[in-house]
Amino acid sequence: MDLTTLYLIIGGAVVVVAAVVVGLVVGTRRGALGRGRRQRELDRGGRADTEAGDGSGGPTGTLAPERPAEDEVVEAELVEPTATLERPETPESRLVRLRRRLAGSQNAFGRGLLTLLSRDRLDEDTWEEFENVLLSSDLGVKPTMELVERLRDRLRVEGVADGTRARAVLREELLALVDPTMDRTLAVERGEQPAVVMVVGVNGTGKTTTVGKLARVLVAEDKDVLLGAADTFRAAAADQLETWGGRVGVPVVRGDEGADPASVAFESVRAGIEAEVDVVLIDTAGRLHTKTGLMDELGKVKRVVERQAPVTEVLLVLDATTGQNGLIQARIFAEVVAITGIVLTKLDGSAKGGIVVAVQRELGVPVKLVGLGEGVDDLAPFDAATFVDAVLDA
Ligand SMILES: Nc1nc2c(ncn2[C@@H]2O[C@H](COP(=O)(O)OP(=O)(O)OP(=O)(O)O)[C@@H](O)[C@H]2O)c(=O)[nH]1
Repeated sequence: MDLTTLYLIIGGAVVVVAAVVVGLVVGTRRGALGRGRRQRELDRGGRADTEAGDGSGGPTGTLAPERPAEDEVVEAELVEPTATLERPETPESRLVRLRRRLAGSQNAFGRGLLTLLSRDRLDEDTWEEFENVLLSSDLGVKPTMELVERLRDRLRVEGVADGTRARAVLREELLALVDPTMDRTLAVERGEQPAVVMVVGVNGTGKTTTVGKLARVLVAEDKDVLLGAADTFRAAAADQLETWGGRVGVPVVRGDEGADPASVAFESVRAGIEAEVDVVLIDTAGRLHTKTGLMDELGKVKRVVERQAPVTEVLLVLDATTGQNGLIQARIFAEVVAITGIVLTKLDGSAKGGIVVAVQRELGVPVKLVGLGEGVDDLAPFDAATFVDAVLDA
């Protein structure tokens, strides 16, 4: 054997060994995520061997065909939860508790309306007072006028109401305004690929908290979830999301502070596809709705994500205590991304439940979730009848 042949053999052996080592490292990384899912299936008494879909135990999702060319590609980091420390409250018991809290915060509004309607004489002054109570609840001028007109007509035709009758008529009319026919289901069902939910909104409205709480809701429904920390402006936001990931027992993909949010969102969805999770929840950076550049960037995040999987839900988080300002935010966000649902946070600290109607009218999309406190399980699906009953539960 001459020297050249010997070098060729040694070189070939080095390449083979390197390929095996790289394969093992990648396999271990993917395996770590997959094991989290299998372990949860086992914890729930499910069969781990059926989860791969094709029966092979391997991933069936399509890997990204391309990377985001228009972006600076960052190496996003996948943070696995170390342990599931808490088990989320079940949807049933959460709802009971939240109903009570909602009733507490909206009582003044409902009681005011009922007291006025139950007066012996419903004169012009009383109707004016009635309008003022509605307007101060952030219902908005047009819905207020509509409601007053409907009530005046009905009470004229059906006679002045006693307490019970007034409550029934008011309930019907408020319910019609809140619109029980709107479809409020969250689009979080996995298709060929994971469902992708983007959470957007102005700083401090409660986006990160909502992503964490929603992850808990989904985990309680036995879904596999992955969180993407595309809020790269504040390192603390990614830390906050990582803490939620640890609590709920779901992995988090995060980038460095200042990294391109679109790249982190892209990497999150890619990791979600690889791990075959059901839902990828993407937390985006809070931005001033007045800053055009930042708003444009939000559109880019969505476009880049959609190269791999459709965004099934874009949730706009609005702080219920900000009134008209919230409506202005809603309008501007809706110009940049197609909003599919609204999350109204901090309804616990506000007696202004009318904002539900106002914002739905503004955007033509339903309120899907409401935040009713800072606690980990203080997020509830919005239900029109429950809401109206809570308002009138005086
Ligand atoms: N009372 C109450 N507080 C809430 C609710 N949702 C969120 N918060 C609080 O609002 C504050 C802001 O929440 P974050 O989730 O950090 O808000 P964010 O929109 O992600 O903020 P940025 O990261 O700055 O964009 C926190 O103190 C939350 O605990 C709610 O439904 N009720």
